[in-house]
Amino acid sequence: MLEKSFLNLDDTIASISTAWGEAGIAIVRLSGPQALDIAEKAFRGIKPLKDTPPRYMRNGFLLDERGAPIDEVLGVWFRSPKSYTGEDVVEIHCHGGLLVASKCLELLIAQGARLAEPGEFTQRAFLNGRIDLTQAEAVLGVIRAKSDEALLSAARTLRGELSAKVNSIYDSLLNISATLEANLDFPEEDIPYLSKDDLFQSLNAIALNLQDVIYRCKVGKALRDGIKVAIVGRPNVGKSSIFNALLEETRAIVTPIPGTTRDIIEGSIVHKGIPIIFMDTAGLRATDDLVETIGVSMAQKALREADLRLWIIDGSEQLTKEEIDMAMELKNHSHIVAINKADIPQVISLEDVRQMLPESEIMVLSSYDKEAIRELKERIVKKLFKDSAINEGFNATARQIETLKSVLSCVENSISSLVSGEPQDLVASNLLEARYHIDRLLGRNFDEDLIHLIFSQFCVGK
Ligand SMILES: Nc1nc2c(c(=O)[nH]1)N(C=O)[C@@H](CNc1ccc(C(=O)N[C@@H](CCC(=O)O)C(=O)O)cc1)CN2
Ligand SMILES: Nc1nc2c(ncn2[C@@H]2O[C@H](COP(=O)(O)OP(=O)(O)OP(=O)(O)O)[C@@H](O)[C@H]2O)c(=O)[nH]1
Ligand SMILES: [Mg+2]
Repeated sequence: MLEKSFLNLDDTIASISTAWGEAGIAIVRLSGPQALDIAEKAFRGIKPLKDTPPRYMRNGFLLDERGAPIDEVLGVWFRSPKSYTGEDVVEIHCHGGLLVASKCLELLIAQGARLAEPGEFTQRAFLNGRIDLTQAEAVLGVIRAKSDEALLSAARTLRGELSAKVNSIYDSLLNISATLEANLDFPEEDIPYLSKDDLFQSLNAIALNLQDVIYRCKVGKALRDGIKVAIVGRPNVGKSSIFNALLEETRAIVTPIPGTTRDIIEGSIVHKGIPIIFMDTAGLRATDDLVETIGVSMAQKALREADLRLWIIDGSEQLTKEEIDMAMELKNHSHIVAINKADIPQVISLEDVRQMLPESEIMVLSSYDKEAIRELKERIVKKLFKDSAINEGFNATARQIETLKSVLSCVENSISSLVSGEPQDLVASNLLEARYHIDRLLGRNFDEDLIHLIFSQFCVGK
């Protein structure tokens, strides 16, 4: 059964908000209507907290259930609504020992606080309207950021830049809808009239704006979760050698025997703030070997599911028929071609490959050439992101990107209804649906299960 108590804001919740382990300080936090009363029973300073101004650090002692002081601590309280959660909040900053922090929490629970669920403080900030859902999710982005760029993108979203963009799109949609409805309801009256051309211009501008936001969300997602690059090609062309060179360590076995790699081997690096997860795969060929056959089908799966494919061919040997088929398949997916083994006499040139794949990005290299490998990393990132974009990301999850795409498709549908001369109420109903998706994105309408799902990914105490 799903625990639904989390939507109840009457409880006062408590948890240790710092990491579990020995440290200089640990913070135990309380939020809710009883926060001050409960804390008062376990804290003794020169003055009680209630007689201490909010946000003022008061020195005192933590008292156990018998009134014996067990630690010297600092206590501070925040008066609702000026706090992280929007409720009364008390923080006790005790020494960062495992025992003392747990004791402090236990004492507060004994005095009537309830143990907070993961993410419940942030959830309350959301439920109390202090932050919207994109900001709440950005908190997790800040906590999990693994690079400066990822951190900046999460912080930008936490500050509300994505919310502001989306809210302004919402307002534009609402304005258009209002005028449309007025036109529909009172066609004869003297109300601001929206010509078909004006309408088309406005909707187009909104669609462009949305595309930009979606792109920036994708960048932010890549900054946080990384991009998957599958290294594929026929056996013995040097996939594992290039994989090792990209990672700058010997992770995969390299031998002159075709069919060396069977399992998928993953390894990641961070380039320009973007985590790149490389997947070395089994050489693609038809084989009777059972293990290799399984490896080949795993390689094909990786090829389909990756964000980018790195197709390796051996420049010192003729292309096989399978490779020519492969080239045709790659046309449908984003990819980079690397002609390997440039250090030995070549039988395939860049032009030969270009004839087959005129649109593709092609590089001639040797897995031993460090400079070329650096260039390859650069091209991988460039292939997926405009240079400027990396500094403009928004923290977003796959679900948020899907929601934004739904908004976009509603706007696009409204444009095509308009262009094909369908009745204006069709345009209006598409715009209404677009606004519905924005409401979901910002958490202005939500179901409890979704909220539970989102916040349960947070750490305890956040
Ligand atoms: N000790 C401590 N550090 C922390 C937090 C915390 O709760 N406690 N935070 C969270 O976990 C983050 C900071 N986030 C916060 C966001 C808003 C408010 C706040 O009180 N806002 C009020 C008052 C603003 C003012 O007057 O300065 C407001 O916006 O109304 C507090 C913390 C990170 N560091
Ligand atoms: N001359 C030369 N040989 C290379 C280069 N890169 C790899 N090789 C050699 O090519 C052979 C195959 O290399 P691997 O990296 O194991 O090839 P692979 O594509 O992973 O092969 P499978 O795992 O069997 O699919 C090895 O003998 C490597 O030393 C290169 O740039 N130049
Ligand atoms: Mg290999």
